[in-house]
Amino acid sequence: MRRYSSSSSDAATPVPAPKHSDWATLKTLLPYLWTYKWRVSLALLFLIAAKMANVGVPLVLKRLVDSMTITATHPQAMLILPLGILAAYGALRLSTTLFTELREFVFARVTQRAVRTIALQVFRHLHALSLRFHLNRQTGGMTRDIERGTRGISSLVSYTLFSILPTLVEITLVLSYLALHYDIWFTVITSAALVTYIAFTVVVTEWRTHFRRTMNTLDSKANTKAIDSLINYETVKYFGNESYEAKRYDDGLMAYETAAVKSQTSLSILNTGQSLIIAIAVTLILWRATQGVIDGKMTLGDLVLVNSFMIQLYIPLNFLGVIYREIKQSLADMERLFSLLDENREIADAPDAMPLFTSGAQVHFSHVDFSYESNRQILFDVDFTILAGTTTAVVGHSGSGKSTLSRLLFRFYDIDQGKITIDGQDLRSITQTSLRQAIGIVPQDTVLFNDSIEYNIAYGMPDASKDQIIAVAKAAHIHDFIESLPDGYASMVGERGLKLSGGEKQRVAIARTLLKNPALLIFDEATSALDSKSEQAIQTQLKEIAKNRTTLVIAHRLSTIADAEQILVLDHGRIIERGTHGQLLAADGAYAQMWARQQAHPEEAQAVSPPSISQTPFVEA
Ligand SMILES: Nc1ncnc2c1ncn2[C@@H]1O[C@H](COP(=O)(O)OP(=O)(O)OP(=O)(O)O)[C@@H](O)[C@H]1O
Repeated sequence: MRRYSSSSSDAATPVPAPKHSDWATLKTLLPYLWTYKWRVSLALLFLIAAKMANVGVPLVLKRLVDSMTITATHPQAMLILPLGILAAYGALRLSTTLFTELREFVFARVTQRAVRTIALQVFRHLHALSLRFHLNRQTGGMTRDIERGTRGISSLVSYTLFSILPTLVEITLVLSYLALHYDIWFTVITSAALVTYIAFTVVVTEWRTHFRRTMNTLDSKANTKAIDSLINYETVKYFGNESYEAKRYDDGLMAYETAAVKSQTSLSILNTGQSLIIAIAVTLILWRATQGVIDGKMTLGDLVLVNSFMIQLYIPLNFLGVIYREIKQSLADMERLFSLLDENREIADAPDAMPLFTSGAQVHFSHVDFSYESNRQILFDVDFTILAGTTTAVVGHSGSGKSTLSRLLFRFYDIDQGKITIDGQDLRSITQTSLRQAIGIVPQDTVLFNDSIEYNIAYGMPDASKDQIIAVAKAAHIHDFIESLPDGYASMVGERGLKLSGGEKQRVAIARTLLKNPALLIFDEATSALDSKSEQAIQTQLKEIAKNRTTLVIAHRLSTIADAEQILVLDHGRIIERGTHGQLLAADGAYAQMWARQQAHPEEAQAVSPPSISQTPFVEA
């Protein structure tokens, strides 16, 4: 008896609740950052320390100016250099940078770990999603979403933590200092200017975003047109449409030009407005400070201090527009990433799912009804048993539902009615991992990973030894071909295995299934891509593999399944005939007609299924 282990990886990925607002997106992110509480707290301490040092610089400058003023009014003290103040000035300047760098150093791991955890969680979740989701998805767009979303996390963290938060800390420190030490007007002017500045920046940036978005869209459009036109180079020439193409391209460029000018103008409005607010605030502050000096309430040092505060405060605010836009963009990108995690799994393990125990893998379909879409039923009351260690072949016209049977056995979809069991265990009550470990398939269309042939064969058993890989490659009649390649087993197969012929790919698929050594085998027209000589050889091999193993064979060429223990004839999702080859011929029904037709026109049929040969280098798990 074999026991197939189940994986706990599925259960390890909690799916967050659906979210819509920016705040909800942020709330989803925070727990990932908070995993490293100590690092986050330390980074915040460094952040505050850096800002205190920064705010300390104008304070020391004030001391320096005041000491100079006193020296000037007392000429006899002129030779004394305020060394302590100078040293403090230098130390504070250095501390600002030092604490900022320490903050980045401490926080880098927090951001990177959050990015890694989320990326891995999304990846696992994608693998946990149903085949239906993957058939509907647009891979290009989805990978862009993941890429942008993870990048959004880094940007958001760095902009908020390294830009917005420090500025807020600085604003608080400066306002507190002004309120405690000076006339209330300084606090009022600074606060009013800050509020106006931030409100103005946010409003104008919102307005500008529209132009930038238009610009980006038009840029992509113009680009698409240009590329499409160049790809269709020959067609353009056939029709002599170069000028027409240039005009179409220029239309796109012209719209882009207009949007780009608007975007630039709006940027100038933003910059000018910001400068105006700063200029007014600084002038008002200076006016109050000068008045204070004249009234004898403030020293020259105080005047330098408030002026430095203002200038220092507004430097980071200069980038507020860009930062605001980036943060909005990052939140939008992250929302798309997190929404992938919201995707319903559709096929989930039952909470009390057990690993599959197989003792021969007897398969039973019990009155199964199934539809991919609710408005179109594919299988109707399908009921059959594949006795352990026997071969059942399914034949029928294209689209009758043959491959659907194998998808249901893998539990890529749940059935609408009835039950599917393996050795008496309902597929819905066992873990998907253990179920899929028990089944091996040689599919109709083999797709390979863009890696070496060795990697692709070893995929059936990732810790297989080289000898085991060579043994199954020989059994699948592909060893000699691999050896004839300049790079042998290390040869790369190309994207989706496109550097190999259809037959070679299928043989790699057979080899890796041999390595997997499953209890239940499915051949879905497994030799359809082979020429008749290779097919003969492989059929013989497949038959040997299938011997004493529960096997489901989907076939077009009936001659390849004539000796199956059971043949099912499927028609529009219903089993219309069943029996052995001999019984079905004797019944003189649909099967007998198909057989007669294929005997008369063998070229019409495609291949599949097992015949027989001696030794199988099957790898024991
Ligand atoms: N993911 C899907 N969503 C909706 N309909 C589907 C999906 N997959 C298959 N079908 C439909 O289900 C029917 C049965 O498909 P299936 O692949 O089982 O046929 P088949 O008998 O294996 O055909 P062939 O011999 O051509 O491979 C077909 O009409 C097909 O269009």
